[in-house]
Amino acid sequence: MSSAGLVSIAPVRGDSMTFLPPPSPEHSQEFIMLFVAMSGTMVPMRVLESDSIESVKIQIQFCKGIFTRNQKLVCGGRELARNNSLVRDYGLSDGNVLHLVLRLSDLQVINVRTCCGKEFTFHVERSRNVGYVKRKIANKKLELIEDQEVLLNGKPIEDQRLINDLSKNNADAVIHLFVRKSAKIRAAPVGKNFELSIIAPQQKDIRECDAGRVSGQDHSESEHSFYVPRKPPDREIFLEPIIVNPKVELPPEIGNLINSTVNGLYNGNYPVRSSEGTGGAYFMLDKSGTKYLSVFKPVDEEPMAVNNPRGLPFSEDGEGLKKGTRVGEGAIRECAVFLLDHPKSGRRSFSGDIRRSFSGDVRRSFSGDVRGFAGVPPTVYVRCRHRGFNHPGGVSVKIGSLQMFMENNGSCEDMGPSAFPVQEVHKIAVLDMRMANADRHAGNILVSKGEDGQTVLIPIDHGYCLPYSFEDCTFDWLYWPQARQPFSTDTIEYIRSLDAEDDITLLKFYGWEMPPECARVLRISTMLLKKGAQKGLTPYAIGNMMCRETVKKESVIEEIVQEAQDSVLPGSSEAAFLDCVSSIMDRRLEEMM
Ligand SMILES: Nc1ncnc2c1ncn2[C@@H]1O[C@H](COP(=O)(O)OP(=O)(O)OP(=O)(O)O)[C@@H](O)[C@H]1O
Repeated sequence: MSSAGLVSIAPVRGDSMTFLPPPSPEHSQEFIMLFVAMSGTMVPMRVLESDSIESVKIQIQFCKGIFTRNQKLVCGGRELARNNSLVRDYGLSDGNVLHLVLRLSDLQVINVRTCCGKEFTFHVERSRNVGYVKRKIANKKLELIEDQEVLLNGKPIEDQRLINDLSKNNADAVIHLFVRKSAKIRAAPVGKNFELSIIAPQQKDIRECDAGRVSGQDHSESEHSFYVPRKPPDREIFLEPIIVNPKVELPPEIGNLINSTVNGLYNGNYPVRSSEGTGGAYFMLDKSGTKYLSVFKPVDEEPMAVNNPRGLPFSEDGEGLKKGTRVGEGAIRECAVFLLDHPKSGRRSFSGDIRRSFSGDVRRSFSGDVRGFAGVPPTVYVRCRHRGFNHPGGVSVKIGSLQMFMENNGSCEDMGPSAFPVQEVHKIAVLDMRMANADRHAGNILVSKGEDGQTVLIPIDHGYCLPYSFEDCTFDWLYWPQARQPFSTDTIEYIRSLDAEDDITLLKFYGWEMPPECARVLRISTMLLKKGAQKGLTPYAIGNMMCRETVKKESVIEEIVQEAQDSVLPGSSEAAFLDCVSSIMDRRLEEMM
């Protein structure tokens, strides 16, 4: 039974909360006391073992005002990711500490539409103020004069007001920006975003606007000297790709990404640490300091790694936040998933050349598109030194993944799934099933607009892909209606072209010899995807076989693996084991049909 009314958070000394009802006699046996660790405080909380994780989060929302979707709870090194599972399913007991990690984006997306029909989106850190937004608009050559007036609910807002304050307490508010003489801007919150419409009353203004009457001066210096004091350039900065195999050539897009990120660092722009997420993630700026170029995630700042900046405890046994993952292996997986996201036009570096290249001197580089079928942002393994990262023990070189920053209008978490095109959902589904992704929540899919105005989904955060076991596979898209639609012919064709053996060889060529357990997971997930698609199953039907319904109940794919393990003789080859998996899988699929 889940009962929000029976869960409570009690105040710590000095805390304003005063809610800790005595346990009713009929439940007194079942009550346990947990402690919620957040922002340096420890808040006691009484829960029933039969409470769901969702109801625990609801109580935290009730007492602390933090929405459930912005909460991530970690206990004993494991994320309590399944909201419908019970406190007892996760084995929580009296005195356990729940680490509460907030999932709040630092970036506010602002959509601007001008009278000239120009449209653009920009990201503003929530800690910025209204004056900064005005300057950003002026910088975009919107020809808006500096003396704009901003009204919120009819009252003027000063330039010093923070974006965070405006978006936090005024979810239904409409902000009007009046630009003297020429244009009027309306800003309406749309989900987590603001949409600004700029309305110019006279044709004259439109002409002036198009002609570029007030051309965009570079305000970046003044913005920064005013809002974020520039720190002196650090001479000991560097960033370079880690290339294990000298035969690998980086594609120009990745080379450019590294170069421009280096320029941004050399120009004195400090990495901006994201306050969202469980690990350390840094937004890297361009030379002007006004545009995000890439996201750097160092391995030593991953959840439960030694320098994790979120206060998550160090993992004693090396297991990551998700079952079947290891601390410090996230960055290599981020890169591997990008490499294995083969373009539709042909497999990435897949040809007989790869094998020849091991013995001969054929140099492999990316052939064709850098963007794959699922659109994983270009990602590369790098080493980077900068004092702006978390260095409790002194500044040192960090290894991690560097991923292209993708412009977006928020994530799938901010909107209902009905607007997502079927094909966009299917491309993510194919990627996640292949990679046995243990962390596909809606917040890890960014939403953007393509050139044709169509919604495009961008998968990010692949540090928990290619795990050692299937135990924690989770796919949020499973519950979206698009997952119950059949794959298109194109997608079936793409799935048919997949080959786990070639994928393993490709990763090896790029320098990552997968642990045998992870290679086995990739082989089995690819096998299931191919067999399922061939039989005409939907992403839902296949994905459902890979996910546990509750923490305790094994998924179909786990049962298949277990049955195969019980069937083969000890010492059998991997090929014999996979043959056995294949026939059990065929039987299970037949039963399903
Ligand atoms: N390629 C990208 N383009 C734009 N924004 C990104 C990109 N990668 C990550 N972000 C943003 O950076 C923040 C942190 O990233 P991310 O979620 O990958 O970190 P994490 O610590 O692994 O998080 P989680 O706890 O969800 O696993 C998020 O706000 C995310 O939206």
